[in-house]
Amino acid sequence: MSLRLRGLAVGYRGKPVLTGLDAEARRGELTVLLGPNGTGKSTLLRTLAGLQPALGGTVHLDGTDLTGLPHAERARRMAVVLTDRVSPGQLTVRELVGFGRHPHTGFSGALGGHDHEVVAWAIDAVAATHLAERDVSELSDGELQRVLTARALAQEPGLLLLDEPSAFLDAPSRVALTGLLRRLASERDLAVVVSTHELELALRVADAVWLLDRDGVLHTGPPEQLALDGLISATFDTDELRFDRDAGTFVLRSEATRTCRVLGPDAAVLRRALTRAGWAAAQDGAADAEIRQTGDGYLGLADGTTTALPDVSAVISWVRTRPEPAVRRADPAAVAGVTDSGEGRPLRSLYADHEAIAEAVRLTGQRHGLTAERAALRWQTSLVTRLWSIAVAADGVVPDLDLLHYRLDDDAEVRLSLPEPGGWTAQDVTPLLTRLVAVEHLRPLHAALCEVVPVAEELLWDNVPADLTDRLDVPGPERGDRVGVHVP
Ligand SMILES: Nc1ncnc2c1ncn2[C@@H]1O[C@H](COP(=O)(O)OP(=O)(O)OP(=O)(O)O)[C@@H](O)[C@H]1O
Repeated sequence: MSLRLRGLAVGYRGKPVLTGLDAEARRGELTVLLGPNGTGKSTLLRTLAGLQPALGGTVHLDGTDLTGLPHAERARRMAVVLTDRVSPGQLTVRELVGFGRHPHTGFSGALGGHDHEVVAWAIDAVAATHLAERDVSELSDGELQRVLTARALAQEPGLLLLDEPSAFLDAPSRVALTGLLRRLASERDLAVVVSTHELELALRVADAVWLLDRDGVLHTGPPEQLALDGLISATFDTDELRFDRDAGTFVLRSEATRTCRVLGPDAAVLRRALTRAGWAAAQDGAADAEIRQTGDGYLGLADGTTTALPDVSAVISWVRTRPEPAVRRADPAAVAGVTDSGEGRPLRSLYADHEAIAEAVRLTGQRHGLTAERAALRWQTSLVTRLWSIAVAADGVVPDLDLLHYRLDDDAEVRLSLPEPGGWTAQDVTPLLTRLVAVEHLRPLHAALCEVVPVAEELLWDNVPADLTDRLDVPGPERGDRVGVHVP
């Protein structure tokens, strides 16, 4: 059972606006009529409602040809709610909804017991019972829209047609009205056809879509099918907006030249801010920058530097002010895993923990029978060698050394881990490598060691693995100078 259009032509004074329309709207389903301005949605609905003659073709409701039906008979089978503002005069809501019973009340127009029950049901169905005795002229646009829908329901039609019913409603009322129509369709076994410009909402809730494209061709099907076929994009995309098929929403087009990877639960929301700021969201592979969500905010990673960003405003101004990066975020898949330990604290916090360092050195001395100075050198070698092996594990990629975590085991060995794989890539990673190792780690580590045990900093620098020392020496003449490391 359904509404069926075959070869329908609609228009004005013999001049067609749309021709050759074939479509079906099933009972129990919400069918949404979509199309750009001026394509003929109202003309089609008015023709289906019998308010203007069809120029050709047929319209059948449950097998009966509507075009041949007298007006009163048609009104018993279908109801229509148009956008035109009504001026109902001095009527209560109950009286206005009662008008919907007229196709059923015969000549007198007097409502019987059953009619009053239907009117009460219709008012209740649109959640307007509290408005029943109010003057219609005092209603808000949203309330009036619901009451007009109730009047249409009171007709007890098999087909309900609505032309842009949400045009005057705020966002929550639009959602509520659309939900109501969908529920009515399925609970009352109605065929509901509704035109709207609320594309995203319509595509979410419609059982079926009639889509009028810019050439006046009517496409029909489930919303997902039309989206997959590219018809939503083809009809509605503009220079500024495009339909994102996967998300089912319209998104701003951007002339993005840079890419940013966003990680964490807020990613989808933050990506919108990025698009607005002219960035494209990166999924896999290398990216120009990266934003990560942390327990208390975000981290911005760009150009070899990690910046704490406390809130979304900070993230937005950070992305807006990024210069062209020399160093890019590496493809996470290209970063060698670091899993000495499953958990731990940030490695950089170890350098402030003088007690832990003193204890580690003491244990190392005890285990190997060394003086405090030699124990400090041995412990340092072990840590720095591990750090360096992590740093150079993957060709052309430097892991996030500043985000390493550590655990200090009973044997005084520092076990390292990188909780989330990430790193940097560049044409030449050497400057970054030496900066991250020397500035982020060696310098604070050596300073801390000198504080807690009797060892000369010079000795510590001499004790750094040879291939790291070579890199530190290249290209500067003085070890560490090029990377801002003060060597005593
Ligand atoms: N009374 C009329 N006489 C002649 N042409 C009309 C009349 N009403 C509308 N049209 C024309 O018919 C075409 C379709 O108009 P219609 O109002 O059906 O489009 P629509 O898809 O409902 O537009 P919108 O989304 O802007 O409401 C338009 O070119 C319009 O100018």
